[in-house]
Amino acid sequence: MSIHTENKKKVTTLQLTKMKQDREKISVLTAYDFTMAQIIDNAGIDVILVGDSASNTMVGNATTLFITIEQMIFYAKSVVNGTKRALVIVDMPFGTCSGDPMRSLEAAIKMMRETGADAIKVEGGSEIKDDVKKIIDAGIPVMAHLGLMPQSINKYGTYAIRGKDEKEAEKLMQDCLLMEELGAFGILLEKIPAKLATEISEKIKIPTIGIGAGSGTDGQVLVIQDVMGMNKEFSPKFLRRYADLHTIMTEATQHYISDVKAQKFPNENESY
Ligand SMILES: Nc1nc(=O)c2c([nH]1)NC[C@@H]1CN(c3ccc(C(=O)N[C@@H](CCC(=O)O)C(=O)O)cc3)CN21
Ligand SMILES: CC(C)C(=O)C(=O)O
Ligand SMILES: [Mg+2]
Repeated sequence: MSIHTENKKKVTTLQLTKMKQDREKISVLTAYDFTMAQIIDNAGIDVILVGDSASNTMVGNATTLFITIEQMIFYAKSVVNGTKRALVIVDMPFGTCSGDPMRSLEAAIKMMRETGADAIKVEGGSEIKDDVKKIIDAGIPVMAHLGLMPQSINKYGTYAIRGKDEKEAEKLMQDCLLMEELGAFGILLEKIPAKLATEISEKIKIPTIGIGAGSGTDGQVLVIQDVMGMNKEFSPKFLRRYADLHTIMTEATQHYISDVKAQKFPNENESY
């Protein structure tokens, strides 16, 4: 039985590990605002990720690099306000966890204190091991984000699949083992071969959450606007659209416009 049918208590990081042990897959979606968080929390999502993809989906930037910690705090607080059951994880934005452990810890504390989120997520492996250790030692749960790391787009130049050659695959495996050793509660694996993601998931005890990493991870994550079919531009192979809100919202908008123009809205019942 899934957790949400048993009770409405908050999902914890420990429960995610239990779900892995029980082979219950973990469902994750992003959200950036109160209303959307309320909808997916009520629907029973296990984890809500306040992704720095807000830079793309909420602001219209080309990459995630533009979003600041203050802006992430604004989105995260909105999501926390709309969430009763799901575990809320917030992305630490570009430059806030990058090899200066004291600064990283301060940023992580600020994020937790000013949002009420349950955990943070950081992109990187061995390069940021001291930062991750410092943050975890302060009592802040950390999810590691490995594989395709969008904050490093300027280093790689493409959003192509990662971990394809043996050297990259080996470094990825070592980074996962290191993050587990440091005490991370989970690992997000983005756009890597399904076989490698499965191997990693079988080798570590903490849960893996995949995006474009096949079905062998312990959970799946997608961006809410992508899942709901709100944006037409983003169509990677790994994406499945579960609704066509773009069409629904376009038609509703056009219907509203025509009613206003034709003076069909408001009617008498809608007036005082
Ligand atoms: N709307 C949205 N959805 C996401 O999943 C997402 C964001 N934004 N922004 C932040 C990161 C960036 N992510 C990405 C970006 C590109 C691809 C990708 O596969 N792009 C191309 C291929 C590019 C290449 O091979 O060089 C594609 O096939 O669409 C995947 C994940 C995932 N994240
Ligand atoms: C794509 C997911 C994994 C993410 O990190 C984000 O939404 O920012
Ligand atoms: Mg992110």
